[in-house]
Amino acid sequence: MKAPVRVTVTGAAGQIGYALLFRIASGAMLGDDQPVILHLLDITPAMDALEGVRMELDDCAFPLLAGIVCTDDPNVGFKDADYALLVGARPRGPGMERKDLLEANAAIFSVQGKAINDHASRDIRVLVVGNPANTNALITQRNAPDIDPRNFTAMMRLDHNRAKTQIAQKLDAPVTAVSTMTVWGNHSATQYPDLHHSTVNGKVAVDAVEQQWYEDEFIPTVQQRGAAIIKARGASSAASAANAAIDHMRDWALGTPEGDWVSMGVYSDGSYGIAEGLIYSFPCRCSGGDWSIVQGLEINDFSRGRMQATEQELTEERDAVADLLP
Ligand SMILES: NC(=O)C1=CN([C@@H]2O[C@H](COP(=O)(O)OP(=O)(O)OC[C@H]3O[C@@H](n4cnc5c(N)ncnc54)[C@H](O)[C@@H]3O)[C@@H](O)[C@H]2O)C=CC1
Ligand SMILES: O=C([O-])CC(=O)C(=O)O
Repeated sequence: MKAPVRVTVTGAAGQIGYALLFRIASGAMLGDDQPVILHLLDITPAMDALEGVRMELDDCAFPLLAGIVCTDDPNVGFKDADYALLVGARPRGPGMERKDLLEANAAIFSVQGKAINDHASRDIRVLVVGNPANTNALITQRNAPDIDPRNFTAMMRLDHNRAKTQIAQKLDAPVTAVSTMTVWGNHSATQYPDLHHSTVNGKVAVDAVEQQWYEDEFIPTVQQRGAAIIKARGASSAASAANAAIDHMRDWALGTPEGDWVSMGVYSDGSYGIAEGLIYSFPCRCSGGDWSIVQGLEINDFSRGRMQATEQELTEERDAVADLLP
């Protein structure tokens, strides 16, 4: 049996937390040979609810769960953390865009970035889920200057999974027939789900559908899926978001399947002309606990325009939080 690793989850008393923790403790994220010590961080008024979550985790008698730390102190929450899932943040309600949360949530991530810098493992792998996820990941990264910027990522996997299901259902194919999906840019309504490089049963997806369906149905459906869930459920996606977080971390830690890739919000190195230093979603392959951006995809004018629009939004979000970026 491997030595236990420490996994910090913020917002652990919230709705995504409730759908996430039991799967991490079961081994779904890091494998069924990897014991975990959970560090559960939330705010002081949530400590009673968090204690209830701890009791339920205990009651599962998970063989891989080697310990639980519940705290409202980020310095304790991130102490020696090997993995962190930053979920704790306000969710949006009907009629809001995710960037409307920037003011309410940004400060959380500067505090947590500093705590990560001061207390976490130097190899910590961080996934930011709390919205607006890409810019919150940027704030976290910039407040943790002693840690490699490549260790900070934002969650685009829910968008990636949504795009896979939409094209699979359109072509009456199983999701397992869909490979090499790409969602570019920001986890927002400007994201660009791109069917030019994805295949369904080996056929290029964009060639298998009408251009009008691609532009007028597929792209907006994926872009607006979060809002559609809020309208239907009266609360934002939780179980699907938790599932995407598990998928993201598992692939990052254990590798993407041979011949496939995934969408991850990662530190831009200037690939595809995207401004360096933004946390932008690219197609990524993972191996040996590291990610790399898939290179050499041909980008046509249609795609280029959309990739630049979502980049532009990320630069505006970055500029809006300039005071939190050391
Ligand atoms: N990137 C993505 O694809 C997705 C992101 N989200 C975002 O995830 C976030 C969480 O969503 P839910 O779990 O539904 O919300 P929730 O309101 O149910 O839970 C949030 C939890 O975070 C806690 N929290 C607030 N400030 C904190 C702080 N400073 N430190 C630690 N914990 C803190 C709250 O007390 C609460 O327990 C929201 O911002 C939501 O918009 C949701 C779905 C998908
Ligand atoms: O839409 C929201 O506010 C929650 C979210 O990020 C998603 O479901 O993609």
